[in-house]
Amino acid sequence: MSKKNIAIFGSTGSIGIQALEVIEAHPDKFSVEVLTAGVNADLLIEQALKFRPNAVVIADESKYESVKEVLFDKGIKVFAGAKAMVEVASWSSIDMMLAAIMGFAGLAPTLAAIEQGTPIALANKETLVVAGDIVMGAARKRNVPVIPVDSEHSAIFQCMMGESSAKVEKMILTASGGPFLGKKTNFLINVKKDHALQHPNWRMGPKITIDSATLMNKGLEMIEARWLFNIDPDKIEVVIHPQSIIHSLVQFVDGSMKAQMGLPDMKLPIQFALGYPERLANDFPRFSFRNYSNLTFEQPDTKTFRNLGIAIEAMMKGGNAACVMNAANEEVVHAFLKNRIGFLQMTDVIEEIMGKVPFIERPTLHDYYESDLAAREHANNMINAIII
Ligand SMILES: NC(=O)C1=CN([C@@H]2O[C@H](COP(=O)(O)OP(=O)(O)OC[C@H]3O[C@@H](n4cnc5c(N)ncnc54)[C@H](OP(=O)(O)O)[C@@H]3O)[C@@H](O)[C@H]2O)C=CC1
Ligand SMILES: CC(=O)[C@@H](O)[C@H](O)COP(=O)(O)O
Ligand SMILES: [Mn+2]
Repeated sequence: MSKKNIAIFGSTGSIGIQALEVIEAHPDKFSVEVLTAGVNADLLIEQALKFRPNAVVIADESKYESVKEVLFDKGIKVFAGAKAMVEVASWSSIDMMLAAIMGFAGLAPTLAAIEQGTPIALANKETLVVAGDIVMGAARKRNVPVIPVDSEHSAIFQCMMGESSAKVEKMILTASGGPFLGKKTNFLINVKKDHALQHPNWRMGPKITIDSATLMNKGLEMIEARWLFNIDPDKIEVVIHPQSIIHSLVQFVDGSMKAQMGLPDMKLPIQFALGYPERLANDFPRFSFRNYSNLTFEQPDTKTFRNLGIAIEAMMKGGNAACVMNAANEEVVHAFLKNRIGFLQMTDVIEEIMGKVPFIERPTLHDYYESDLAAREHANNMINAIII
């Protein structure tokens, strides 16, 4: 494999930081072309001084001068703002983009990179939840590889190597169940953010950690799988597997099943995606059956964790439904993290918003942007009216 010049969009987040660890461990395989952050100028500067990218971009324009002051002398180009993020994403000097921005904000740069023909290592699942038809359509049209980083999708991608999608009976996504597995509504009503942020198996950014606790994450992942693997929604299932050792499975038409497993460590799927098609060696801790005598499985409780049901409905409905759901979810999670609404109120707001934004069966990219905006506005009106 010749050396790949990587752009990490969202380098200051949980995925971005771990990706830089992977890159640091393979200096012969990877170099860094671009790093980007939302607001965290200090960490962006620290990363840039260490990895010496060609350019950095910070979304928050008020941080531009402070970043430029340090990096300009070092020959590192500095840009700021959402528009610059998209422009830099289109650079032909990038061999692969790691899409690791959180949320809807990741859509535009990822789409720009695809339009340019740049292979994508995709962590930012919201991109496919919002506009999976357009994003994967663009990737297919230009023959651009989209290699999943999300652990379940990386597992399915690996199970599908050497297989034909025509021979798939179902894809089964595993879910840990989050910190509240087995809990009922009377418990969840009093749940606070600090508890919800304690994921049993994975250390991740705050938004996805809350999504895991509400099971919205698994709903988003079903929709992500639907587009990524171009599979009929009826063929996607979820099973609760609290140990997060089996990362997902594929069942084929002969009843045979393939599973991909390993310790829960995101550096594995990150390295797999960045290195693809080469499988690189590493010295990460190995799984041992001696430490796991029980791998267990159960059905998700969609009566208590209603977000999963809402997401399945949105996936089945199609059109702009998942885009609306995603926008409402991003707003309620943000509000929950600010202690402005309760745990179960997140679901109440999402459910209400699903009926508030007009349904569009075949949305354009512009329609997705408008639907996102409208859903956020409705969600914030509802959130502002809630007193906890
Ligand atoms: N963390 C994990 O283990 C996993 C994450 N994912 C997915 O990967 C994505 C990233 O997750 P994670 O790393 O946990 O998230 P984090 O919140 O830890 O990091 C998000 C990154 O995006 C940047 N960012 C946030 N908002 C904007 C914006 N408006 N414009 C530009 N940049 C922005 C942040 O910058 P700043 O730091 O400056 O705020 C940060 O670099 C999500 O879509 C998530 O669902 C999928 C599987 C596992
Ligand atoms: C690491 C990863 O891929 C996360 O999306 C993880 O799957 C979250 O855990 P849950 O299974 O609890 O949603
Ligand atoms: Mn996942």
